[in-house]
Amino acid sequence: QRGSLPRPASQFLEDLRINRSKRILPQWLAKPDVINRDIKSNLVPISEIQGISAQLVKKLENNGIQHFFPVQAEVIPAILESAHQGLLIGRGGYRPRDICVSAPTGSGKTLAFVIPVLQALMKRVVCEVRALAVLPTKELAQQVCKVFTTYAEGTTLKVVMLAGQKSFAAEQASLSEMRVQKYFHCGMRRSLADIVVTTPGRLVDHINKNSGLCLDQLRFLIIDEADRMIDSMHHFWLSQVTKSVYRSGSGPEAVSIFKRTEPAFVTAASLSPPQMPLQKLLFSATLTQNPEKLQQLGLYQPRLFSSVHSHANSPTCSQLSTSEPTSQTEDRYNFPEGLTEYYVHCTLTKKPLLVLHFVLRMKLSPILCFTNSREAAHRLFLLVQLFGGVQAAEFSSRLSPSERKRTLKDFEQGKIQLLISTDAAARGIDINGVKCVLNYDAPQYVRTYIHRIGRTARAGKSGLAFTFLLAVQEKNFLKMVAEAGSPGIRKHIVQPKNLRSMEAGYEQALLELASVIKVPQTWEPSQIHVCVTCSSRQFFSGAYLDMKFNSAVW
Ligand SMILES: Nc1ncnc2c1ncn2[C@@H]1O[C@H](COP(=O)(O)OP(=O)(O)OP(=O)(O)O)[C@@H](O)[C@H]1O
Repeated sequence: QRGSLPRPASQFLEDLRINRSKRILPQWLAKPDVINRDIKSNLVPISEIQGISAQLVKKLENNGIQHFFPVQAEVIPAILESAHQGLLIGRGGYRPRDICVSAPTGSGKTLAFVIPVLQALMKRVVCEVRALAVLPTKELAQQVCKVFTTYAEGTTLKVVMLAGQKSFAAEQASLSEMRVQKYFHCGMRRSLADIVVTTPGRLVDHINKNSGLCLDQLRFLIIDEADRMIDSMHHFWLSQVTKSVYRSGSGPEAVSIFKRTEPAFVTAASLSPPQMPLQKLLFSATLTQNPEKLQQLGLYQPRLFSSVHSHANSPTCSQLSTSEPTSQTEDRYNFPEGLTEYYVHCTLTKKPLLVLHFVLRMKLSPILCFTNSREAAHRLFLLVQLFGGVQAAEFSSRLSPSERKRTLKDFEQGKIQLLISTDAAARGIDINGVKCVLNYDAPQYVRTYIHRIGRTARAGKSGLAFTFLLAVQEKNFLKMVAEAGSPGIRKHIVQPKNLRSMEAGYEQALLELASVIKVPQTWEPSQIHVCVTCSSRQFFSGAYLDMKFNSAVW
């Protein structure tokens, strides 16, 4: 104001703090349909869910499924209801709402979309691609394709995977074939796929190279691990899919019942004639609540199904200063009910010894152990092998896809006690019977943490997760986990005396490793320790190996 003195900077900042805007969520995000996190006490007998054919019920029973998990009991009826009037229009002529599902890792999200999609497509007459499931990695596409194939067996529905497992030409041949029309002397394309399971890169390849993937009749677009698909640069694939689906809206068939236009406001004109809808189904254990991010997916009147958050503070969390403002913008997530989280205070050089302790002393195998780089995974694997007495394997992009597949199978069959992995196995991978997850390197992002620890305590079972924390990491990590809605992470203390008997063997293994990975002979044992336990990529990129090691840097 004219004439008044300028406000001091501190006063200005104080005003800003007071006036900080609060996040207000749209109704659909703020008031979701609640899914119970506790699987075991909320099982729903299969027979209680209406609209599932006897054939699918039998398949479920043959696969040992007598009850639906809470997420399935909520989401299956909702999807079935949206296809209640057939595939061409939604209930009452309205376009069905898109569905977002945010439920903990291992809560059974896959069957929550596989069953209703199969059920809705079962009565189709002509084979056309009507469901497209997009997953971030080849391994996840394989896993979901397997579930679709299992339950589609015995129906006329055909499931095809496009994830680069076969050559492009072979994938193309599995999508469609040309049929010669005898009387018209011409060829007609015939689809060989009802359900396509794919990864973003391969999908775009098929769309761009016009390989015979026709999305004109697409009814369900399933986006699994949806948060990752939004975050990564991959989402350019979505505009390509949308373009392929709605391209018929501009052609001469635009007046037909098959006319498709992108959803906008509902008006009398938009409902006439009724359109074949495209319904998006999003699934994730860490779905963002950020409306701007979700907006990128062009959702139509979305409906959210989400688990209840537990906000109870653990003893550790309560140690954090309560005066610190909690983040207004961070998302809170769901943690599996049967999971117990611990952190272990450690030093860099003790980390490999702790891993050996968890396998050999605490006998928690099968253990899935995560590092932050493939170099770190490889070094730790070599070290454990040199130490001996542990059946270990590594899992990272160092391995070919077929090696990775075999490794996961061996791990699942109990042939491997300790699987040392990068984040390649952090998301979505369903490995039966993992008792314990070790975060050898603390993850940088809370979502990575949730997905990693979610490889145990799946399907209502219990599981343990331990995160190794250096002193400098402790405060920030615990704050991050508490803010994400963890029900509580406890401190686990490993007494030094419990490690002592393994120390001599460990030192010996370290020396042997130094010769395997060719560290300079002038290095001290402590330097080798750090070199083996540190996760820095550059450190092992060769250039550093020739340099004189400067311990002060580390
Ligand atoms: N109703 C059920 N009864 C028994 N087991 C089930 C049932 N539903 C799913 N499962 C099993 O639970 C495990 C976890 O399911 P799924 O992989 O679908 O979890 P998810 O929620 O997708 O996990 P993530 O978020 O980690 O991908 C699988 O092994 C699956 O076979």
